[in-house]
Amino acid sequence: MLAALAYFHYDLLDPENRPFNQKYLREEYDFVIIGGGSAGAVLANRLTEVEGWNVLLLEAGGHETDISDVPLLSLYLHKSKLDWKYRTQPQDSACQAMIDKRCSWTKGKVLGGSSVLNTMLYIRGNKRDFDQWESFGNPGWGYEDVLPYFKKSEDQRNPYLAKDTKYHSTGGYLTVQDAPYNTPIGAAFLQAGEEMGYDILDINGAQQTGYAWYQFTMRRGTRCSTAKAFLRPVRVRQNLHIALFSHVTKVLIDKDKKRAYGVEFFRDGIKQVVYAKREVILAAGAIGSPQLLMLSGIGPAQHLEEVGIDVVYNSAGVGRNLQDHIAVGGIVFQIDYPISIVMNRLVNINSALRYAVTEDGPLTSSIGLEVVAFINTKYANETEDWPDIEFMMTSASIPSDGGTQVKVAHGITDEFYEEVFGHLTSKDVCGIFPMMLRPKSRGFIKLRSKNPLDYPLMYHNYLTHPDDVGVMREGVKAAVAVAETAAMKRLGARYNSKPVPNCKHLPLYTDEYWECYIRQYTMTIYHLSGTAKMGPSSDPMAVVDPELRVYGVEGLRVIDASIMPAVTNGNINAPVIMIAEKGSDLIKNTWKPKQKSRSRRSSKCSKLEQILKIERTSQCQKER
Ligand SMILES: Cc1cc2nc3c(=O)[nH]c(=O)nc-3n(C[C@H](O)[C@H](O)[C@H](O)COP(=O)(O)OP(=O)(O)OC[C@H]3O[C@@H](n4cnc5c(N)ncnc54)[C@H](O)[C@@H]3O)c2cc1C
Repeated sequence: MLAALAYFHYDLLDPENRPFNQKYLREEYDFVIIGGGSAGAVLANRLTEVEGWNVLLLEAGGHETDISDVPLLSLYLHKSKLDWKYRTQPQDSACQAMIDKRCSWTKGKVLGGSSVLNTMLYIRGNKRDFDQWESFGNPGWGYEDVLPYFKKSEDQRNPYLAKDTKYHSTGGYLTVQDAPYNTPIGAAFLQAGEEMGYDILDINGAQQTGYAWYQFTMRRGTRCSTAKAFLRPVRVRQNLHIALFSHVTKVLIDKDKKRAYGVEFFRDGIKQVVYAKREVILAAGAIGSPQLLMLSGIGPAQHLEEVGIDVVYNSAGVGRNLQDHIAVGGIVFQIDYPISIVMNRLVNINSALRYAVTEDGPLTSSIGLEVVAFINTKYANETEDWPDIEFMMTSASIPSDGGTQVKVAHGITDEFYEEVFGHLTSKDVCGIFPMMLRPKSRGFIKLRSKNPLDYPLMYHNYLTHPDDVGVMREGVKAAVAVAETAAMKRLGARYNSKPVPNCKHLPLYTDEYWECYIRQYTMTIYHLSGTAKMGPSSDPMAVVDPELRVYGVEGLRVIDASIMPAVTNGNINAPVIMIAEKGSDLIKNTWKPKQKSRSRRSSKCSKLEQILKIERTSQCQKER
């Protein structure tokens, strides 16, 4: 019978199939999660491990696509229907080479959120980041506390790294693997690192400073978004409802009791309301979560009054403390050999077949990202192993796609592109994006109006703190110097020294030139965070407490990138997943005494899951 079932309902049995979009919703759930992104998908999985808890996940976007699965094509997703297509307000301090001087803040509007559009780099950050969070007055968030949550998600596919059980684990929902495809340029970058005296190491292990091959949240060469990792395996859980194309407009709060009791949202053009018995959880990301808090009356009172919103709780920090990682775009090196990722050479029927049949080849390259380096500029304390620059080292760069996708994704003007990169279009190049790790500048968002469908006003404030200018300038100089190593010279690497418009009046390679340059091609790495920061009650700017409960209103938490008090030292997807893993346990600890849990190691899979073997096999087998 099972064989027949499998045959006729393969889509139901396939644990890698997409989750169901629930048509009819209940009136009330135990928990309502807003946003099915990196954090929301984890929360939905973990909370429905508890038998008897009903969970609704509301997501404004729809499903992933075949294109979003292909690592090499991720730039096609920017400005597509999977992207919110946010743009910052024009400011003089950065993004001067972009159309209207506005930076493009790509953000996922799809189940899986930004983990469907990102470049899948798996970086946990530095031990000191989390110890610092704890030192700000957040007990339970030190490195030793959060390491188990990184490991809980992880399914490490590199057998050598997996052996290091202090830092890695296997069997988690999130597949982490090495790139199936690298070019000889990656090896040259590593040799350059060695030549300059850096260690080659596991940058997610004991030491961060050094060089390494990147690892990716990929599964068999395709994207492993959080929707794929955390939602698909549990798609038949009876206590999980996922509602797609559901745009939340407000959290309903009882003003007298100061308690969240439901959520208002638009679905198919119809306004609907759903109630939450226990908690509403905001996981709408660093723009969506503070926006919804403000629309619901939680935020800086004066600002809410300005836009005509009833103040429920005056929380000065909502939308403030905005942090992002920026890099400098356009640090391109021409090389002499046809070994780089040139799109019109490598995207063809052969590479498509190789991708489909052997799960490797150029299409599995995450837009050429191969090697990572964590280095110190003169502003960092070298003895600390808390580097201040990350090099993202690539076997492709802006002109490698014929001047089509990167230019559009970053919003670079045609004139800037033509003048600086036009002569390199579709030529063999490689690149380094030096990314500043601990910015001191802080941006903010505020509401444009009380219309929930209006995008908020976003102010990046990049490079407004003088220390950031120094670190960024030194980072660019260090990146350009990499091309001078013997390892890179063997490839004929030479920096594209075409001066950029607006900085031509300054002598090339001087500090003044670089300080001008970094304000032109300022490149967001899309690590928006900090806009509903976690902190002790004594901190007037803290929006949530160390258990991620919103100050001033009961039954409401924020669990996503917004809660970071300070952005972590690296790419932030893995830390966001960790936050959601830990956040799920905080919720369970609040309510669990009254509930039976079916958490992975301790209890039973549901009957349906067992029959259909839809849960990850290891899990169900272990439990039977
Ligand atoms: C282009 C790009 C490349 C990146 N590359 C990397 C990388 O290589 N490595 C890395 O570590 N990090 C990377 N990041 C960053 C990382 O992916 C994000 O920081 C992380 O995904 C944020 O998780 P989140 O849960 O906070 O928000 P998201 O994943 O953005 O999830 C928020 C979800 O909430 C939904 N939502 C928002 N508002 C509403 C509403 N009103 N109603 C209903 N739903 C709503 C959104 O549609 C979205 O699905 C990248 C990000 C981008 C955009």
